[in-house]
Amino acid sequence: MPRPRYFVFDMRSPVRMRHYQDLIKLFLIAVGCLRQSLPAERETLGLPVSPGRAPPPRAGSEERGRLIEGPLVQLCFGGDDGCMLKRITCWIVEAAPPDVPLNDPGAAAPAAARIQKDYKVLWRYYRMTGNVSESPYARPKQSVSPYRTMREVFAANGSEVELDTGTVWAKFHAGIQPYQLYADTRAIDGVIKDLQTAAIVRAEMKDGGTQLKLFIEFEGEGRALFKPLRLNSTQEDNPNHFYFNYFERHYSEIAAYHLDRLLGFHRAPPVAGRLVNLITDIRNKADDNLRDTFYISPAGNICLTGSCKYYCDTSHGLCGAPENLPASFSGFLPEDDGPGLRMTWRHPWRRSYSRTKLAPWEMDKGYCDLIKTIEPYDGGRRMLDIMDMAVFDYLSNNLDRHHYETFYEFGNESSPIHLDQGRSFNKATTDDETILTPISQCCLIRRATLKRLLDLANGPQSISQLLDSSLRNDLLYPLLSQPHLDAVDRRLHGILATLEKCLESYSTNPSRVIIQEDIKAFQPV
Ligand SMILES: Nc1ncnc2c1ncn2[C@@H]1O[C@H](COP(=O)(O)OP(=O)(O)OP(=O)(O)O)[C@@H](O)[C@H]1O
Ligand SMILES: [Mn+2]
Repeated sequence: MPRPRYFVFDMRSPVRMRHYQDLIKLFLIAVGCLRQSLPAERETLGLPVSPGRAPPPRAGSEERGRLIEGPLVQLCFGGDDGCMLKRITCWIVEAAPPDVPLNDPGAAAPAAARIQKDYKVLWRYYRMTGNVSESPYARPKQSVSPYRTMREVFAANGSEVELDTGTVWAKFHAGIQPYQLYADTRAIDGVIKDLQTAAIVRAEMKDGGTQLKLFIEFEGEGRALFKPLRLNSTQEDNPNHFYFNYFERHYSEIAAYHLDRLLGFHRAPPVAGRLVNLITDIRNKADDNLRDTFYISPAGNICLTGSCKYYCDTSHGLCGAPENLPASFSGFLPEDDGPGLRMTWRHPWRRSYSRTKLAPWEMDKGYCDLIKTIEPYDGGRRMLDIMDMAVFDYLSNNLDRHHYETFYEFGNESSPIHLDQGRSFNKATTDDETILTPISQCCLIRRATLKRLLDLANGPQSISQLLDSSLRNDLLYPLLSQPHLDAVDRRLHGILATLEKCLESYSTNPSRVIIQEDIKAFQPV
């Protein structure tokens, strides 16, 4: 059977591309400007947005404003290279009252109005895609895993006994599903409690990776990956460091777990913060290799270096005050040497991890077309999960998504596990648009994800307020500084703006962008 084609156009062909652009250009100008003259109709198109909370100014929004000085039609027919941008503003301009100076970067009110209008446009597309049977993703699924939960995987492998102990850990592991690690947050509250309070009985250095992390065993069944405080959230990484030199941060792992949960992905394992006593919790439970790296600093504090590739020396010593050090504990997934075996995949949009080289996606605008021909990105859910991951990573400014893992037994119709967020929330003041490249190149988003983003953007509380409330449950609260929280609000608007651009490009076929999967949510186990 031939593979379905995703595009009717070959985006890499300059001749067809130009033709296509001209057609779209004319269409959008007509539509954009027509819509301007129909205020009553416009009013009925959008779903309600909450005016109570002003969205934050978005980087670059003032540029948009500047572009629409002068008669719109003239600008769009100007034929210059900037016409594309100007055309996009056709969609935005109607939200701005004519007497408000759009080119004033300090004007918060018009910026808010513009952004709220963005949502209205998105909402309209969202409502138009109620039936997306023509979508390439609507074809019958291949390689569907027969398992609904990890319990069934274990049972099929004759190992159910491991999951029948009734502990919080067994419940967590048994309830893991192909698309999420937990269906109901209550299923992991017990695990969080254990991570916060259970006695540590063993600590050793974990192999692999670049920076120090410890493998921790708790009394009972629990196991966790420990990342220590290196920097707190007010300390930015050295601007001369590349992303691959950034310090792993304990609070980043914790905040990213809460963010993943808030977004409704449920693909990050539970992570909790905890103040450890370096002597009683770690050194006294350490193997020889780890114990040998402990020392007392000149200031009289208990420190360790550990041994690893980056930052495991006395100039980067991990020191308690005098013995206590905050750290993150990521609750372990089932053992990966049995039914919990995981596959590791190279992320298609991974960075080059080089000072000089560009990654393929940075050189080829049609890179997504190529990826769409490769399994498992050629159908099914994986590509949409990559878009979800871009949403998650952009909000948290995580540039370090080099690989991802899935459970082998769940097959390709399963979601990536959001593991390793240690380098997220590294900078509060900058947003890295390149993290959104999967979305901007592919112009794809899962409908449920878009709905969640819109709900968060329009809801009575901002995403940052919700994230902050969620983080209050952590023993180390507060974890994120206000600029980091503000950045999440700002970035949410950045994602919606990127999606709106996509929708403009596919304005005649929004269901090419917003993909509805007909997957029934599993019941909590
Ligand atoms: N909660 C968890 N349960 C099971 N395994 C885990 C968990 N967290 C991390 N791991 C495993 O440990 C590995 C290393 O963890 P992590 O990626 O966070 O460390 P890292 O030092 O940042 O690695 P790298 O330097 O390669 O990015 C992961 O790839 C994963 O296989
Ligand atoms: Mn890492």
